[in-house]
Parts: sequence; structure tokens; C-alpha cells
Amino acid sequence: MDRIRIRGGRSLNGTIPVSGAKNAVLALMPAALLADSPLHLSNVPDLADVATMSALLRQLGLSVEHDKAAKTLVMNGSATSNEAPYDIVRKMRASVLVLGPLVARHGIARVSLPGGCAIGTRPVDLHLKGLEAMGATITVEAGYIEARAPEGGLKGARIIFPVVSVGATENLMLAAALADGETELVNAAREPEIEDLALCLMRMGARIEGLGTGHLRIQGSTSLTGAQHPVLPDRIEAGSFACAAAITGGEVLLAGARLEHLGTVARVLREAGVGVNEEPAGLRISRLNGLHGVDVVTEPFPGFATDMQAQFMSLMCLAQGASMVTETIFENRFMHVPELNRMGARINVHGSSAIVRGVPSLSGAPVMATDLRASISLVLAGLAARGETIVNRVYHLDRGYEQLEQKLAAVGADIERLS
Ligand SMILES: CC(=O)N[C@H]1[C@@H](OP(=O)(O)OP(=O)(O)OC[C@H]2O[C@@H](n3ccc(=O)[nH]c3=O)[C@H](O)[C@@H]2O)O[C@H](CO)[C@@H](O)[C@@H]1O
Ligand SMILES: C=C(OP(=O)(O)O)C(=O)O
Repeated sequence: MDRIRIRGGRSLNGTIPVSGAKNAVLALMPAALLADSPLHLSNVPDLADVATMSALLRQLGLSVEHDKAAKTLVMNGSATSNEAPYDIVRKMRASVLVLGPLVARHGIARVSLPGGCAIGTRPVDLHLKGLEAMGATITVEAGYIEARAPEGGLKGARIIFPVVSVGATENLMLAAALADGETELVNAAREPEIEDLALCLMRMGARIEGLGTGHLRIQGSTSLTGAQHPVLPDRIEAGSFACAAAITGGEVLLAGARLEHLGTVARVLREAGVGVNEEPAGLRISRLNGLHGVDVVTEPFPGFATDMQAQFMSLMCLAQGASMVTETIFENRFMHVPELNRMGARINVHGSSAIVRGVPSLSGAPVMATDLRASISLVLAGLAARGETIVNRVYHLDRGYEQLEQKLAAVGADIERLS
């Protein structure tokens, strides 16, 4: 099984290109199920999760062509199957995003119930309640969700989310685009990936108001066409590399990254002593003086992203003073803590908060993590640590970081993949 070896202690300097966003493309691809002509995406990252979603769409009957060199993905055809099988859904929870489009266009969908995962139980009740509000009949049996639209198709509805859910907002936007009448999503997620999905659906002919707000209004159409749409840059990849520059004391230009997408993450990095400056080509990240401990609480966008919590914690391991990192989105997202402690960090977890007491240095060690962002936090710690770090279970990183070793090596990191 592949591993990544890092010899730490080198500062990173130069330019890192930011890829298209994993969490945007995984919501955009299911939109192809709604279209009656090809959907062309550009700036598509080459990630394991994109391959998994491609496999799922092919299984449903679409043709999917991914030109990795050109970073384009063309999806065409109409679903000939309505079933998302367990074998694919268990690999990637975002597979559940085919539910809304399938039931909206074909009137029936069977999708394996995504289980919990390392970071939490992650129910999909809000996706299902929303579809029920649109008239669908939902049954859950033998590990599968079966959703059936009423005679005449899904009906527009007013759906008020009790908690903000990115996935439920996306699934219901996709369904609402082909429903009869207006759907209102209240307390909808405001992540940049939601706006990107809305822009793509609008290019396909959907009418959506309230972009960038927590109140979306979608007028259903009877049909949607294909379109051309560029995937927005990955703000979590950008944030991860910002932490890489900061933890090694270097200066890096994150080409293509956008300040407005980082939300509170940019403010918190600045408070911690990291320079974050927007330039026409992207974001320039530098460590100004020493790092200071800053408290953070994860929240829906524009709050501090849960997907940046582990990376920020690695940074705080080497800050002066203490910081408290509180995770409010997922109940089990501190799997990196014991591994960071093995590298010499001083972190104590108390319920949903972790107290990080800064130490002067970390030391390399063999480590492994059970999810994507925990794994990248160990890479960051390894970049700053004395000696050699071996990160195991690289397949987690391959889900969400395109050409990770190449991008980091190009700015001076001593990092390579061992097979
Ligand atoms: C592919 C993708 O885009 N993944 C992102 C998406 O995941 P995902 O869409 O799964 O996350 P949600 O925003 O839905 O989850 C937020 C919270 O709502 C809860 N919840 C969610 C749905 C539901 O039906 N019922 C319910 O209770 C979840 O357990 C969690 O506590 O947003 C998360 C929160 O920003 C990110 O960490 C993930 O990287
Ligand atoms: C939690 C994440 O992804 P997913 O929702 O696909 O598990 C993530 O990108 O950090």
C-alpha cells in the first residue's frame, strides 16, 4: 500500500496551482442526470472521488469522458438504471447526491443508504424529509432508500432546514430544478460550492434566486439542457496549502485561490500571524513573525470550515500559547489528535473541544489517519517536524488532493510517495 515520506524542516517558497474543488465537482456531476444534452465541466480535478462519481454515473447509464490533461469532464445521456449500489456509495457518501436528480427526472430512485463514516454518523434525514415535502414517498429497506415521485412528478415546496446541511441543500436544489412550481429552501447552506451548483443549474436553464444567501428560490423547469461550466477553485485545498506555507515559515502564492471563499479561515490565519494577501493571480501566504494561538469554532460557511479544522490544529501545535479548537459539525473529527501527539504535540480533547498547547518543535514519526483532512494535517505536521514522517493510508489523501506530492515538492518540500 502506498505511503508518503516527508523529511521535514524545509520552508516552502514559490507558486502552487489550486485545483478545481472536490466538493463542488461532486455536486455538479449529478446535475448531468437532469440534462437532455451533454454537460461539460472544466477545471475538473483528477481525484479518486471524481473517478468514483464517474463510475456511479456510468453505472446509471450515462457516458462520462474525463480528459485528465485538459481537466474536462463531459457527461451525456439519460439514466437507464435508477439504482446507486452499496459498493459505490460505501466508498463515497456524496453518491447520495444522485437521489434528488433521479427521482425528479425518472420518478423513482433506489440509493444505498450511506453509512456513518470515521468523522461521524452523518444521517441523510434532511435530504429525505425535503423530498417528502416535494411529494415523494420514501421507504428505507434492506439498506436502500427508495424514493418515488407522485403522479405528475415532484412538486415545489417550502422546506425549512432545522440545521444547515450542504448535501441536503444540494440534493434538493437538484430535485427542485425539475419539480413543478417553486421550491423555497430556508436556512440553506451558503458554502461557495452551493453557489457554484446554482450557477451551473442556471446555465442549464434553471431559474434560481437568492444565490449566496441562506434563502434559495428555485422555479422548476420541465426540461434542462446541458451547458459548459468551470468548477470553482478548491478553498479547502487552498487553506491546506496556506497552512503548509505558514507551518514551514515560507511564502507561497496559491494561484487561483480566492479570498472570499476562505471566509473566517482567512481572518483566523491572520490573527495567528499569517499574512494572507489577495493578488490578481491568487492569494499570497507568508508567515509574518511567530505564530500565536487562536481559538476557533467550526461553523457553516462563512464560519470556520470543519474541513480546515485538522490542518489549523497542526499549525496551532507550533504556535506560541494555547488555542482551543471546537468542532460543532461532526462528533468524531479529532482522529488526528493522537497521531499529532505522537509527533510531540500537546493536545488534550475535552468533549467537542481540543486544547492545543504550542510546543517549540515536532518530531517525525510513522503516522496514519482515518479520513482525508486528518491525513493532510499529518502531512503538514511532517513538513515542519524534525526528521522523517511516513504517512500511511494515502488513499484518503487521493480522495481530495490532486498531485499532492508534486505540488509540495515543486515549492521545496522533501516529499515522495513510496509504493
Ligand atoms: C462532498 C461534500 O461536499 N462534503 C462536505 C459536506 O458534507 P455533508 O453534505 O455530508 O455535510 P452536511 O453539511 O450535510 O452536514 C452538516 C451537519 O448536518 C448533519 N446532517 C446532515 C444531513 C442530514 O440529513 N441530517 C443531518 O443531521 C450532519 O450530521 C452534520 O452534523 O459538508 C460538510 C460540512 O461543511 C463538509 O465537511 C464536507 O466536506
Ligand atoms: C468530509 C469531507 O468529504 P466527504 O463529505 O466527501 O466525506 C471533506 O472533504 O473533508
